[in-house]
Amino acid sequence: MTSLAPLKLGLTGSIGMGKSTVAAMFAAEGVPVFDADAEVHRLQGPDGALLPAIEAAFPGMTGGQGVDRAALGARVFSDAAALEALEAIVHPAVAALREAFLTRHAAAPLVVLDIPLLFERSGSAQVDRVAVVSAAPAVQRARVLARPGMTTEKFEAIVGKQLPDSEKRARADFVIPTDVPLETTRAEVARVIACLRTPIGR
Ligand SMILES: CC(C)(COP(=O)(O)OP(=O)(O)OC[C@H]1O[C@@H](n2cnc3c(N)ncnc32)[C@H](O)[C@@H]1O)[C@@H](O)C(=O)NCCC(=O)NCCS
Ligand SMILES: Nc1ncnc2c1ncn2[C@@H]1O[C@H](COP(=O)(O)OP(=O)(O)OP(=O)(O)O)[C@@H](O)[C@H]1O
Repeated sequence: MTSLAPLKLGLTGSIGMGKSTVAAMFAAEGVPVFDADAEVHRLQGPDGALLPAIEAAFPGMTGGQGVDRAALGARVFSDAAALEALEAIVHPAVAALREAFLTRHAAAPLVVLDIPLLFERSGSAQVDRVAVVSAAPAVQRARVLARPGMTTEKFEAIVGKQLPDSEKRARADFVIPTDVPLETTRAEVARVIACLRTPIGR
C-alpha cells in the first residue's frame, strides 16, 4: 500500500500578524508544526551551530548568549547585502532541519510549516496549501511597537522587506484572522484542519 506523504500546510504572515500564536493552535490540535523562527533562534542561541559562521561574517555580533539579535538586526535590516549574507548562512541550515522534520513526520496526514518568508523566498512551491495569518495594519503596528527594543524605523524596515499583507492574502488558500478574539481564530484553525483532513480538501 503506498503511504500518502503528509499534506504540507505552509503557515505565513508578516511581522506581528500572529504566526507563532496560530502555530501553537495547530499544535494544540495535534498537528506537527515546524517553526522556522524557533529553529533560527536555536541555531543563533548559546552554543548555536551557526555562531562560528555568523561571527566570521559579522565580527563582534556573537557572544556567550549567542547572537546579539538587536545589534545584528540593526546591522542587516538597513543593509540588503548584509541581510543576504546572513540569509545565505541561516536559510540552508533551516532547510536541512525542515527536511529532517518532514522525514520524522512522514506518516502524519497533515503537518504545518511555519515559515515567515514563505512567499518572499518562493517556499510556497514546497508546500501543498498556504494559510496566511492576517490582521488590520493598525493592529499589527500596535503589537510590534509594543515589543521591547522595537522602533518605528526597525518596524518599517522589516515590513518593507516583506511582501504586502494584501498580496499574501490574495495568494493564500486560507486567511486566518488574528484581529479577532482568540476563540474565533482557534475556530478558524479547526475549520482549516477539518477541510484539509477530508479527501476533497486534499
Ligand atoms: C537579524 C536577526 C538576528 C534579528 O533578530 P530579532 O530577534 O531582532 O528579530 P526576529 O528574528 O524576531 O525578526 C523580526 C521580524 O523580522 C522578520 N525577519 C527576520 N528575518 C528577515 C528577513 N531576512 N527578511 C525579512 N524579514 C525578516 C521576522 O519574520 C520577524 O517578523 C534575525 O531576524 C535573523 O537572523 N534574520 C535572518 C534569518 C531569517 O531570514 N529569518 C526569518 C525566516 S526563517
Ligand atoms: N486572535 C488572535 N490570534 C493570534 N494572535 C493574537 C490574537 N489576538 C491577539 N493576539 C496577539 O497577537 C500577538 C501575535 O504575536 P505573534 O508572536 O504570534 O506574531 P508573529 O507573526 O509570530 O510575530 P513575528 O513575525 O514577529 O514572529 C500575540 O501577542 C498574540 O497574543
